[in-house]
Amino acid sequence: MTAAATATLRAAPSPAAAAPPVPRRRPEPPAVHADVAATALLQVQGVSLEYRTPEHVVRATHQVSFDVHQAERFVLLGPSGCGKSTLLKAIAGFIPPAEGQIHLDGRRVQGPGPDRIVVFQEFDQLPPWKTVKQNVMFPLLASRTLGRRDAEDRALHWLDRVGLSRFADVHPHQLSGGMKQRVAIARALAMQPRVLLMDEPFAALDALTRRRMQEELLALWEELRFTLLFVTHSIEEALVVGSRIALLSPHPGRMRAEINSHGFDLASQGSPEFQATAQRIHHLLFDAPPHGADGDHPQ
Ligand SMILES: Nc1ncnc2c1ncn2[C@@H]1O[C@H](COP(=O)(O)OP(=O)(O)OP(=O)(O)O)[C@@H](O)[C@H]1O
Repeated sequence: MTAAATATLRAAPSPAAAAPPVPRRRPEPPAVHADVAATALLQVQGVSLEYRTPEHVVRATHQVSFDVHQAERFVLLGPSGCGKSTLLKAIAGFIPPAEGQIHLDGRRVQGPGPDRIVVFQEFDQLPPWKTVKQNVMFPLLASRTLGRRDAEDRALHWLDRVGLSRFADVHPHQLSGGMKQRVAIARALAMQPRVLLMDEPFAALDALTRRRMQEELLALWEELRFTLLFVTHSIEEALVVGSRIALLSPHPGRMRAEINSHGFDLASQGSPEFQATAQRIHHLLFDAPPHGADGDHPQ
């Protein structure tokens, strides 16, 4: 049976039933105790998110639910405007749900915290007046996670991990776009968050750099097994980066399906299985009948 034939498409998330019988191309996360595995690290339950303007209420997502388990690479995939970034911001604690709840480690998310760090798409997310090292140290100091000496040690450690030791004392404008993103990733991982949130982090990079960054992210994950929540509107990127993908319908975003994708990596991109699964996702995203709900309504 091909990987495409076994890639699981289903409407209701159920991690226990998530593993399709495809040959593993990447080793899976180490086995965890059943009690730990049973409780999701991150639980998003019936979450509707809205923006209120003086004239309108814009519903960005409608009753979205999913679970993310420890060491998963979970991808939110959907067309532009389906509410992916808004969901990520709600998980980060920047936007309170209009309906539903978000729990991390069993505790309700009620605001931002150092257990959730976001890497954005923008290259200007690094304050330009700080050196690379100071940028990585900044959240460690601001959150009082570490004192200055330990923060510096940790920053240098993480810059080494992303291959930027030599650039510790330069300023962001002296780096390429891909290097800036590596600094942002080092800064995020240095905080040792429970979940790393990435909002289209490679979308502004050229194709080659984007591919290299995907490779580097996966290599870091192989080594560290952090939990990743990754937003993209690229089907190919979702299949390469994710071990599980949540498909969101167009505006307002609703859960359309969940897909297991841990059988794929960068090397499988040209394969018939990869192409067939990408095609299937495309049909699910764009050919399904509209649900009839208008996302915006007058105040
Ligand atoms: N600050 C805001 N005020 C009002 N509406 C907003 C605001 N931010 C986003 N929206 C609306 O909420 C919906 C979801 O936006 P969001 O940015 O989360 O989508 P997305 O899936 O991340 O899109 P993209 O892939 O283009 O980034 C869209 O209809 C958008 O217009």
